Amino acid sequence: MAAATLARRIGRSGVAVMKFKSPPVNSLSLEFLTEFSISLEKLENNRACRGVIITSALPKIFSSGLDITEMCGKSIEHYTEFWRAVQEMWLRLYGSNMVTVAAVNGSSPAGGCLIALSCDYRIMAENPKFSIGLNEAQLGIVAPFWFKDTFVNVVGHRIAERSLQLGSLHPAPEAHKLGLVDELVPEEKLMEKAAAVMAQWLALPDHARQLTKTMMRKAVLDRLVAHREEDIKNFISFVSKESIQKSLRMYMEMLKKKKS
Ligand SMILES: CC/C=C\C/C=C\C/C=C\CC/C=C/CC(=O)SCCNC(=O)CCNC(=O)[C@H](O)C(C)(C)COP(=O)(O)OP(=O)(O)OC[C@H]1O[C@@H](n2cnc3c(N)ncnc32)[C@H](O)[C@@H]1OP(=O)(O)O
Repeated sequence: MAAATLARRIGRSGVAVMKFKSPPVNSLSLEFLTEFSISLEKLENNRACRGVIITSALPKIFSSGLDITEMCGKSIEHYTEFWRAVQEMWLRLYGSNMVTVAAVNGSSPAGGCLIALSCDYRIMAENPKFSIGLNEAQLGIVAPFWFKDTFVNVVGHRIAERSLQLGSLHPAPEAHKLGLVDELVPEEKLMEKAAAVMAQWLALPDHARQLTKTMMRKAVLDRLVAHREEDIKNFISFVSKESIQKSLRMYMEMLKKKKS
């Protein structure tokens, strides 16, 4: 697969490092999401692999979230395939038996934030220029219930409610204060710290940790599994509205104008 290059390496410690490398901003296209899910599935089925550290190979960006062009002016069939791939990625990552650590080495809006939130632990580079959050409301769209559930499970209801309604992107220090990320470290220490956290989590017997993780996450995962087709229909009807298409186009134009 050409666009979403994901490097994987499983060390002797049983830890894989997955680096997002889809320039310019690691946006989550259908191709990227498909490759990400396949990579996760392969690691999950590899008995030598007990944990995965997810980070970015690009400077300053962890992931810019869902590829907005996948949601603009496409067919119903395309929206269906795209949204199923988003769901699949989240079901695999949030439901993973492996220890998952996000080493957030750049900005991480919306779908990028979802990836970090779906991990067991988040370490972020302590650069106040990097921000993270579910900013969907700023684009005139609504974070789906399972994005919201994942967020609530990390930061609690009140912080999630305010942050979601405002579509806030929190600079790293604020994200840490809110509990959206667990730790801040200097960027050059990020991978070292991620490896140390991973070793700490892997020191426990896998079966006890895995059953506990399942107990904590099952209700939220089951909710999407039970309503998967309905969620796809909701996405299609939402994203097909002319008003939503207009908001997305204006947002893309704003991103382009920002450069000039
Ligand atoms: C009641 C409700 C009922 C039902 C609801 C059901 C369903 C819900 C429906 C919809 C939910 C959909 C959920 C969506 C979640 C998402 O993830 S949406 C994506 C949100 N992402 C963003 O807002 C990030 C936007 N990008 C940026 O802020 C910056 O680009 C970033 C800080 C990441 C990097 O900045 P910088 O380094 O300066 O780079 P540029 O801004 O210059 O960008 C470089 C080029 O990349 C293009 N680009 C950036 N982000 C995206 C993206 N997410 N998708 C596609 N393309 C992107 C940008 O336009 C530049 O392109 P150019 O070089 O100009 O061609």
